[in-house]
Parts: sequence; structure tokens; C-alpha cells
Amino acid sequence: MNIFTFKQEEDFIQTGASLIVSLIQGNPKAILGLATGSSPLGVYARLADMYTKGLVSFTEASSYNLDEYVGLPGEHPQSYNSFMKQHLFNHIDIDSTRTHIPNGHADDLQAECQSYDLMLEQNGPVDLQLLGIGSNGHIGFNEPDDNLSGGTHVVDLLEETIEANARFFTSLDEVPKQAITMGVGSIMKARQIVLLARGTDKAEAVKAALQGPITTECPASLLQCHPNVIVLLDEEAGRLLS
Ligand SMILES: N[C@@H]1[C@@H](O)[C@H](O)[C@@H](COP(=O)(O)O)O[C@@H]1O
Repeated sequence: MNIFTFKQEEDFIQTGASLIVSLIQGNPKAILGLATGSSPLGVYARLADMYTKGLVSFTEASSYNLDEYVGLPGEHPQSYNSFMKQHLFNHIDIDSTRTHIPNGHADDLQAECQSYDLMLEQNGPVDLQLLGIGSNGHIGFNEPDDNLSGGTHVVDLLEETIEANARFFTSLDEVPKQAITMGVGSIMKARQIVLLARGTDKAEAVKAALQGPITTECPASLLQCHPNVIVLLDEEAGRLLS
């Protein structure tokens, strides 16, 4: 595991974006695993900027997102589908038929999970999986639990996650209580994982994930078993690391 802690936000962003751009330049057909949340926002803005400047093209690349809320139509402003369009897809030349996000509004959620896994299996593995981390150590929406699921599944969100994500909704009641998420097994199949974390709220989760025991109580700790993980942190998120 390679851990980098940055003093300057600019370096954090540029390093994350450069990892993706180098991958695409070397392999234009690369498969990206994408994440939502505030952590990758700067990286997405930089990718859009580099595309605008003609430094990279995503026409042959494809993407798979980690997760989506259950019950929100894709057009809902807080759906992860809308998030990805707003922050990345509308600003680069990726082909919309090659971007994939679980459909949290599907009539049959189990069938949706199975078909997402099938697509990942047939087209994968993901070359580079971007990840954020929840302050409880979740990755995607794989919440701390006695057991974790390998494949894509429907998850009941923990109260702390609902509260953490309430900042994006007008009230706590509006936050969906369930999500579809890729499982830890699917995440761990990526050739390379790039974990991004910023801010003091993430410091304990980062410490537990990178230097604590490997336990389902901190799903991100499973990343210690992956052979190719790069961790990009700001000083606040890395402040408890020894
Ligand atoms: N499902 C997403 C996660 O994939 C993300 O990692 C997490 C952290 O978000 P942020 O980067 O805003 O702290 O938020 C949500 O719960």
C-alpha cells in the first residue's frame, strides 16, 4: 500500500487526476471504477479541465460506479446518476452507453444487482477503482457489519450514514434508507485501487482502515489485502497515522 499525504489540495487533486489520465493515455479502453461523495470532486473537475485542454480523451473508456440510492429516479438531483453527470460525464467525452451506475429505481432490485455483477464479470476487471471512505469506514455503501457481501447487493444504510448524507438533502427524512452497492468482493477485483480521503472527520476511519486490524467492522480495512492500493490523503485525514 502506498500512502501519500499532501499539504496542498492542489497536489492531492493533481496526483489523483494524473493517475487516471496516465492510465487512459496508456490504455484508451481502460475501465474506470468511479465513486461519488465530496472526496473525488476536485479530481473530477481536473479531469474535465484536462479534457477541455485536449490533454486526454475518454471516448473509448468505460466506467462503473460503486453505488446508487434505492428509490430515487435517475433524474433526481441527489441521485448518484445526476451527481456523475453534473460533476464529470457532462464535461468529458465519455460515451454515455459506456457509463454504468446501478439503477436504484429498478422494479426488481435483486435482478438489477445480478445484471450489474454480470456486466462487471463480462467486461471487467476494473483497471482503476476510485474510492472514498465513510467516517465509519464504509467503502461504496458497504457498511460495518458482522458479515460483508462479495457482490452487488441492496443494503440498509446505517443511521450515521443517513445523517452524514443528509447535508445533500433538504431534510433527514428525504435521505433514502437503502442503496445498491458493489460488494467488497467486486471492489477488491479491481487491478488498482485509489482511495481518497480528506478532512479531520475521516482521520479515525483512515487510521482504522490502514493500520488497524482487518475486520468487517471497518470494511475499508480489507484494502490491506489488496496488492495495489494507492492512498491519497490531506494532512487532516492522515493526522492519526503513525
Ligand atoms: N456512498 C458514498 C461513498 O462511496 C463515499 O465514499 C462516502 C464518503 O463521502 P465523502 O467523500 O463526501 O466524504 O459517501 C457516500 O457514503
